[in-house]
Amino acid sequence: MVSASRPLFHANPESRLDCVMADSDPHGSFEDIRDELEGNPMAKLVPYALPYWVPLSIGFVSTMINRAARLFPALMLAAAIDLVITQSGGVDQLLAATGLVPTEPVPAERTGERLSLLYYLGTLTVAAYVVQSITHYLSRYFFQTTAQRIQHDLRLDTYDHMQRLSLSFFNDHQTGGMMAILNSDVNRLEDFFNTELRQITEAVMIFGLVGGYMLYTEPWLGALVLLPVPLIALATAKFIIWIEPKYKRIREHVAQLNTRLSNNLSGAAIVKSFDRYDVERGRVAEQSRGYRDEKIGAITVRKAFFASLRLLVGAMFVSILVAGGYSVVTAGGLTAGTFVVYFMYLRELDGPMTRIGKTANNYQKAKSSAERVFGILATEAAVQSPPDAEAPDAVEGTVTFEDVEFSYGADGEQILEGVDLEVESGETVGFAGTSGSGKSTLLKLLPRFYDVDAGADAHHTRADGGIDAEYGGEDADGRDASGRTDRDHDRERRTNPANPAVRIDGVDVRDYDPQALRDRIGVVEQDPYMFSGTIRENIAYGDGEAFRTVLEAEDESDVPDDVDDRIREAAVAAGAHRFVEELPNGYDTMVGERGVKLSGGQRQRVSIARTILNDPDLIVLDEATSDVDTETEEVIQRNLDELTADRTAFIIAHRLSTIQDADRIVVMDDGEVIETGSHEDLVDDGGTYADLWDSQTGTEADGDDGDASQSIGADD
Ligand SMILES: Nc1ncnc2c1ncn2[C@@H]1O[C@H](COP(=O)(O)OP(=O)(O)OP(=O)(O)O)[C@@H](O)[C@H]1O
Repeated sequence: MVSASRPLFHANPESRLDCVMADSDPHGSFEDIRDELEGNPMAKLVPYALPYWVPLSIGFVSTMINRAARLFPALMLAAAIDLVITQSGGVDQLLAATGLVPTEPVPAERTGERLSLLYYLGTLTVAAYVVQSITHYLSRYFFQTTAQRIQHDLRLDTYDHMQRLSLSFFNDHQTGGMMAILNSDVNRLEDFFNTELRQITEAVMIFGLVGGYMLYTEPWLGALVLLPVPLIALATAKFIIWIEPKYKRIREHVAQLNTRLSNNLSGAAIVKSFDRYDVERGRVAEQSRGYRDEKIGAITVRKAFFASLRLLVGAMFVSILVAGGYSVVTAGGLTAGTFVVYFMYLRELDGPMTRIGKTANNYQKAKSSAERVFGILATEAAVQSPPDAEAPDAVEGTVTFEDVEFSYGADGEQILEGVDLEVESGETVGFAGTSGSGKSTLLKLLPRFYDVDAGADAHHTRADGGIDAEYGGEDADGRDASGRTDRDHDRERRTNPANPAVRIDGVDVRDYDPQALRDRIGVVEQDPYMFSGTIRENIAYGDGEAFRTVLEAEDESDVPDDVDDRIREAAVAAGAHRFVEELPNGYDTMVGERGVKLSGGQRQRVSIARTILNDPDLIVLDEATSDVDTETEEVIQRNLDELTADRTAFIIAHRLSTIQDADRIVVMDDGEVIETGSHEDLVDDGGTYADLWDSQTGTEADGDDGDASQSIGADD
């Protein structure tokens, strides 16, 4: 398995920055990801909700009952006013229709009967409150717990999909932005299920029941009260149109701010050593200011919207007061009790009406979160596994680079310019050359971190339009204009020497399943990534089973002896055991975030141990021992000789003594191989390698094997 880390290879920061600035998403706004989506992203939540249809249905039904029970006590009050207290005449028409209460008031002198009716109404009211309380619990419980479950599923799916995307995706997007998607965006969707769905159900119920009640009891008054509802809908629609671009911008500012903060906090040591507090404060202030200004703009619009809703509610109150009062006074259809119910129900309408704005607002926010979350889920990995992928348990290790051309991104600068190289199984090949000449890039193509640029008839490059882009379309049988199928093209591509390809055991790496391939290739890089955890865990990471065993162990004594022995053997072979044993907690030492508590050389040795544990068939060491002292390198070298003896190995090194004994040394310059041969031959040839050797050893390039081990960094 490839040692898990990011960035997986170091790169020349300047040209990388140029590339990133030119054709990617420097601020992490994820515009490109939104483009991946078709249709309303909120609809894509449905499949996540479907498995929970039972609890969600209970949530919906109990919310509806809850709202009905909430409106009931007002009717009891109306009955009490009309039948018991004022005996003003007929009871509320709706109540009369239900048959729950008598239709005529109890005469004033029958005090006992009046009180019995009052107690009866009181009992019904208590029952309504009991129902209200139970359904309140059920509604909240089922909506909230289901929202948590959906959130968990969604986060896990998004994370899993994200971690399987190609390296180019991680290069082009900021970690802060990706974290925001997995955290705040997923949480916002949870909140939508938790709060908004319930609120919408409540609003529909309240409007339906109250509207129905009003139209039933006094149609003209009901119509008057309900008249503003379309106005509210119109205002809400306007509001959504207004607020949408603002929320997009706010989100972009949050992503920029997150990225800036996470960059600065991760780079705290650099900020301190260069005393760049003021500059960094300025940059944070600039991002924060942008966020503040956009947010203030959005608040202004939002508050104006809510204020206009208040006006409408006020207008409704006044119309009930005047028109309803008129109806009571002129003995129209309204009783005193119903008049009171109108007011009480108006208060019930008040909440959902002002909520409509908030719901629209939150819907908008949830929609833009859904765009990003489902945009990620719709993003395809640039490196794909073909349908009939090869997934061998082991590879022999013959490697061929055929006319390999490569650029990062569709419009990127050409990094590799036709590299041809044949490597035999078991051969150790050293790579030397100027910094930025493409050594790491070339070897990144082996485990398919990236795929070679496609040739004229190839169809694997996705950057330029997907699998079938070059075929110009197919018929229903999957045949193109010349009658050939995908498989025909594949076969042709595999066997056509004119196409650029990297082959392992004669098979184009694009025909392997990337994961199976990576499992057979061990990569150790100059600045290996350490996970926050113990040294034992970091070494065990190299072997899936050992890693799981170590993670499951409660403490050190729980790790089975055979697993622990293998970890220690790997550490001995990597020259790490001695320093680990000297640490106060030995293999249980916590390495800190990204391994900050270890030196660069110690991290490299732990990383080598991790790869040794994996026992790969092919090994790539990319400046893997550049940070260790010469003595330690000799120890590692002796063990590496063993490690590389029966497997194909690629070793990139600026310190030429590291690759001096390689079977063959390849010298690269500007994306091309300019020299190959053994150390002795290259020194004798007096070319670029000889010059480098000379500058490192301080000897003339006369074939005299000097000592390059002391001089590091033959860059450029
Ligand atoms: N992810 C990337 N995106 C864009 N450009 C990149 C990326 N990684 C590397 N490059 C560019 O590709 C070129 C080759 O880089 P590479 O790391 O392969 O060189 P190298 O020979 O290994 O250099 P060094 O010896 O310094 O490690 C450089 O110009 C570099 O800036």
